[in-house]
Parts: sequence; C-alpha cells; structure tokens
Amino acid sequence: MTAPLLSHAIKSLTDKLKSLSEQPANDPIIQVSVTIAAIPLIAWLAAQSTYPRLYWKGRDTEEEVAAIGCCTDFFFGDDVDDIELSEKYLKQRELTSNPNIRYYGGVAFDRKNESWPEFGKARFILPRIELRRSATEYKLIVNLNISEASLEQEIASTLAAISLLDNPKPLTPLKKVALMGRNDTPSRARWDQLIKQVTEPGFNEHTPKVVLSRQTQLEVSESVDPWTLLACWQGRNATSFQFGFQFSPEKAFISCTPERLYHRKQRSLFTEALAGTTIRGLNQEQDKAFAQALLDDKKNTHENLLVRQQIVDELNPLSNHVDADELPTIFKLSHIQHLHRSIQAELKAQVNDFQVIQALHPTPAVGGLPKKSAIDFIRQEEGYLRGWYAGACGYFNLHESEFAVAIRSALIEPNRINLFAGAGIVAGSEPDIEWTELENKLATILSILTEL
Ligand SMILES: C=C(O[C@@H]1C=C(C(=O)O)C=C[C@H]1O)C(=O)O
Ligand SMILES: [Mg+2]
Repeated sequence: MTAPLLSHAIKSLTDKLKSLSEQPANDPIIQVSVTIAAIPLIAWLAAQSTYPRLYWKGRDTEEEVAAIGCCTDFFFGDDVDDIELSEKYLKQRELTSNPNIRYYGGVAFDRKNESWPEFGKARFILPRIELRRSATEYKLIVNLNISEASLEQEIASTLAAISLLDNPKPLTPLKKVALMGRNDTPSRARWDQLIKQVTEPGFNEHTPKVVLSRQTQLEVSESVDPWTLLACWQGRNATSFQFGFQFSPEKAFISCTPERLYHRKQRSLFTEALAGTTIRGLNQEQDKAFAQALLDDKKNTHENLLVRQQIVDELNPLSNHVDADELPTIFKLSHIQHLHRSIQAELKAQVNDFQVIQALHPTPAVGGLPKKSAIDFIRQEEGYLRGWYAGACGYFNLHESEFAVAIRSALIEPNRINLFAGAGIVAGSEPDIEWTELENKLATILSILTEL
C-alpha cells in the first residue's frame, strides 16, 4: 500500500485527534501519528510560517526530523541554574513512558554566562507538529500535553496548528551574497595577544588547553534563508550532524558539525574526542600525506589526547566501564580533516541525560582544560558572547538521546550572518597557524555563501 499524500494524511490525523476524547489517556503526553508519502523535510520546513521551526539530522543515522510549533517549551533564561534545569528535566521525563516522545533543543556553551536572548542557557521544545523520516518511512506526528491544559483545549490547539500547515515548495537555489562588510571578534591583533597569553609557560602549566574562538560577522545586502543555506551545507558535509533552531523570524541558528557530544541507547553511551586539524589535499596522494602529517604532529596529537583523557575521567564515575581508542584515526570533511578517537561507556543504572551533559559539556574540544580555568579565560578575554555556538544541541527521550557539539555553526539575522570558528590552543600553538585554522574551518560555509 502506498502512503497517503499529505492532504489525505492530514485528514486521517484530524480524525484520529477528534476520536481521542473518546478514549481515556494513559499518559499526560499523547502522541498521534500517520504515515505519509515521501516529502523533502527542509523544503517543507522552509514553507511553514509557524515558529519555532527546527530541524535535526543525526550523523550516523537514517533519521531526520523537521518540526514546528510548541506543545511544551522549556526556556531557561539567564537566572537559571543547573539544579533547576535538572529538576525540570526529571519532572518532564516522568510525564511519559512513550519512547517516541522527544524533546529537541540545546544548551549554551557557558551555562554561567549570559546567552542569546531567545535561545537562553537552555531551551527544549516538545514540538506541536513533527515530520520524521526513518530511512524510507515518513510520518506526520502531533504531540499533546494534558498536564497543564484540558484534552479538549489541546485537541483544539493541535487542530488549529494543523490548519496552518503549508505545502512544501521546492527550495530556490541560494544566490551568492554581496558582502558589504566583515568584522572579526577577536580581531587579528587581539588574537595574537590571546595566543601569547595562553601559550605562556606560567599559564600553560596550570591550563594546558584553551579553545579560543572567533565570531565573524558578515554584513550582506540581502537576507539569506537559513533553511536553504542549511540544505546546501548538508550537501557538502553529509557525514556531519545537521540541525537548525529558529524561535522567531529574525534569528536562526544552524550547524553542520562533525562532532558528537554523545549518543545514548539505553545505558550504552557513544562519544568521541575530535580535535586536531589539517586541510584536505588536492589529490588523493596529497590528502594522504596531510593525514599522515596530522597523525605524526606533536601539537595536534596533544590537542586530541587531552580531550580523550578528560572525557574518560568525567565518564568514569558515571559508568560501569569506559573504553577509549588508544590511537587516533582520521575524520575527513569537505575542506578539512581531524583527529578522532571513539569512546564508549556503559552508564550506571539511574544516570540520566542531564548528568551526562553536565559531566561532559563543554569538553576540552571546545572549552579547554581544566574546564573551569579555560572557561573563565574565555568568558573574560574572548570579547563576544558565544551563546549556543559550541553548545550542545540535540534531543532526549527515554531510551535514546543524541547531542552534537554546535561548532561549524552560524547565527542568521536579517542582513547579517554570524559565523563561528575555534581552535584548540596548547603549548606550541602559533598565532598565524591557528588563525589560518579558523579560516579553514569556515571554508565550506564561505564557499557556499560567496564567490570565493
Ligand atoms: C572549536 C572548533 O573545533 C574544535 C577544534 C579543533 C582543533 O583545534 O583542531 C578541531 C575540532 C573541534 O574540536 C570549531 O570548529 O569551532
Ligand atoms: Mg587545532
């Protein structure tokens, strides 16, 4: 049997929703779904006019999700602490035993500092409407939460959200942007000073790694559609996570990141150390030579080893056992290659996602070592607010959760694109080389946006 087209699917979803009032609900959170015919998710999302809009595609899975609207919105502003976050998380988890209910969102890089206003220190959404693809199966899903509203109210709100759905339109090709200006924070001169400070033996002795980053603001003559840009980016780095969160028309955060924070399946946890960078070669032979030089390089292998060490140390108290690759391998992207080590653990019973995030995030791949001293340095010296850049984005649910590290990311605003890139500064780091590494990390997105 072929899956019904969207309009038929919407009709049967509406019927299912209307009949909900005849059955008693087991859980306060109710999910209703129908199978639909194949549909391009990002094009569907770009055509919708409801906010928030979000998209998530895991790195090694055949699953992707586009979602709009809120059934429940957990927003944690500047005055929220980790204890409050964790309590809310646990309470919410108790509301459902359905493993298909997912909360999508993110946690800022620095939970003790100010963040971007609508994104907050953390924000998680149980969407009103989701479109999920699992391999070749597509589903239209709605979520209802009757813990705070009546079933009748929730059915009415969901039907109203469904009535606002728009049909997908093919994405129009992205036009190259006309660059009106570029502004880097920290500036090139300031970068040199910062690298000097961090590599100075007196500092390096107590803080062996700080991941310094830069915000590059591009002023553009025409606004760029974040979803079209994400779709193009996805085409260039298919082996990365791809995601985006847009809580209002004015701001969208998108990312095409290679880096996993963790993937949990029941109590099995998969994480990694991804750090150490070089460029791709122009041909296979040169590419291999760059990879080998990266594997042999002292500074880069040290950058990676510190991440491996810290992740293992953080996971040990939460786990029955932790296994980590002894030797790094190469992870290739369209313009750069990284050193990579896989790490696996079996979590102790009762360890929850929030504890895992608290322990791991931010890892020394984006923060530094020791965590506190590196983050303090970043907070005081970097000169801009990281917000969700280098934060943790993904989803959690009962049996499975997955979070990516939000690097290779951009905050899209009207007539402005903010790009972010960081580099691990350790003993032996040189300002010129690390600055060039930042440029290399932006090469893919810049090649999509500009004529470069
Ligand atoms: C911080 C970023 O990347 C991190 C830094 C790397 C490095 O310095 O070699 C490599 C991968 C990431 O761990 C970024 O891309 O913004
Ligand atoms: Mg590096």
